[in-house]
Amino acid sequence: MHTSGRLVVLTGPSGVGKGSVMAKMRTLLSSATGPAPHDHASVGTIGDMPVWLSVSATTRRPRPGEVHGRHYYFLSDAEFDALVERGELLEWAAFAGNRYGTPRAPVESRLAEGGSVLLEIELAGARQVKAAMPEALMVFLAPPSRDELRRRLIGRGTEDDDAVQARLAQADVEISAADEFDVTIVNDDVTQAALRLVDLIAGH
Ligand SMILES: Nc1nc2c(ncn2[C@@H]2O[C@H](COP(=O)(O)OP(=O)(O)O)[C@@H](O)[C@H]2O)c(=O)[nH]1
Ligand SMILES: Nc1ncnc2c1ncn2[C@@H]1O[C@H](COP(=O)(O)OP(=O)(O)O)[C@@H](O)[C@H]1O
Repeated sequence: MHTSGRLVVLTGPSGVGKGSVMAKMRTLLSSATGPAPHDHASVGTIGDMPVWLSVSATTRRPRPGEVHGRHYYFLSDAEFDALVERGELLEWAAFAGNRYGTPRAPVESRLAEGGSVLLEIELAGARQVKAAMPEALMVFLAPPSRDELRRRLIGRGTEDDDAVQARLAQADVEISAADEFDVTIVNDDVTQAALRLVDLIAGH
């Protein structure tokens, strides 16, 4: 059994299905052991190893249904500045007009306890993590095609046209950087992609 956890970075263009794969992983990993512990960032367990999903800070406004402290910590610009100045972010980056960053302390303490931690972050942040923690496993989630990515992004219906365009432009940049990652998973089927990710975290 794998007893010591690892840091896993999951990057992929907006709309590829990162959130959907995370949600599926949560179902797969908590069904084996009953409901996940009452903690917003718990994904479940693999054997006896807890798996955590880092909750990022962002200056983006919440979408309907998004909950502060669960999906993101939704911060003002000044609050985000303060985190940056105090060195409390492991990495941060601007994306499509907003800033996003990973609070450092929870990641460090959960890794120290032997858990695995997943960061679902964009390319610039992924590069910062790789530089700071070269042992991190870098995973790229790729769409079956650019057309399918566009369909998913528009189909989700959460962004206006300008935001969709900004995300698609950034998608091209991210997809061309896929070979910087240790593994690429093509998100054809959400369950298959989630199972592959579980295998990777388990060290297979
Ligand atoms: N660098 C960095 N990127 C993040 C972080 N949290 C989220 N992101 C990325 O920011 C981008 C935009 O996220 P979001 O606004 O939720 O849009 P969505 O990916 O289209 O659902 C995505 O690529 C996320 O992976 C973070 O803490 N740091
Ligand atoms: N494998 C898949 N096949 C078809 N549709 C998918 C798949 N994965 C995700 N989707 C859909 O694509 C849209 C974007 O997925 P989402 O998880 O929000 O992406 P991301 O978190 O990467 O921005 C959602 O409407 C979701 O239901």
